[in-house]
Amino acid sequence: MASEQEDVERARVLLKDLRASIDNIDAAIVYMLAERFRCTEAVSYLKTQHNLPPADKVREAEQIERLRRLAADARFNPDFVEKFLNFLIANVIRHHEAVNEGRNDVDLVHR
Ligand SMILES: C=C(O[C@@H]1C=C(C(=O)O)C=C[C@H]1O)C(=O)O
Repeated sequence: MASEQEDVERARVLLKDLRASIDNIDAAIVYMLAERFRCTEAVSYLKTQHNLPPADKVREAEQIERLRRLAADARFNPDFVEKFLNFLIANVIRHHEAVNEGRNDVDLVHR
């Protein structure tokens, strides 16, 4: 039978391993968010140049529906995904509006 001390040692090894994966995943999230905002911030300038409205509710609804489906597929909570997407979209719209008003104070990406 494993001693209490051996159990704790095994848990420490497992924790270290899990944290190494968490570190890799967090790095991927940062790079992916940077790329998403690089695209959406370019969309801001495109929309301003062509007088298009900042928000596109049809596109947003399609995105939410699609990502909720993907979440369910991944056995992940669709409500969490919807909230997270809405957080991203709110920041994108804020940026679209700022560009419309000629401001660059809410830029998240350095050019
Ligand atoms: C980026 C866009 O602008 C807004 C932001 C969206 C998003 O972050 O996914 C989706 C629709 C728009 O309300 C777009 O129209 O594609």
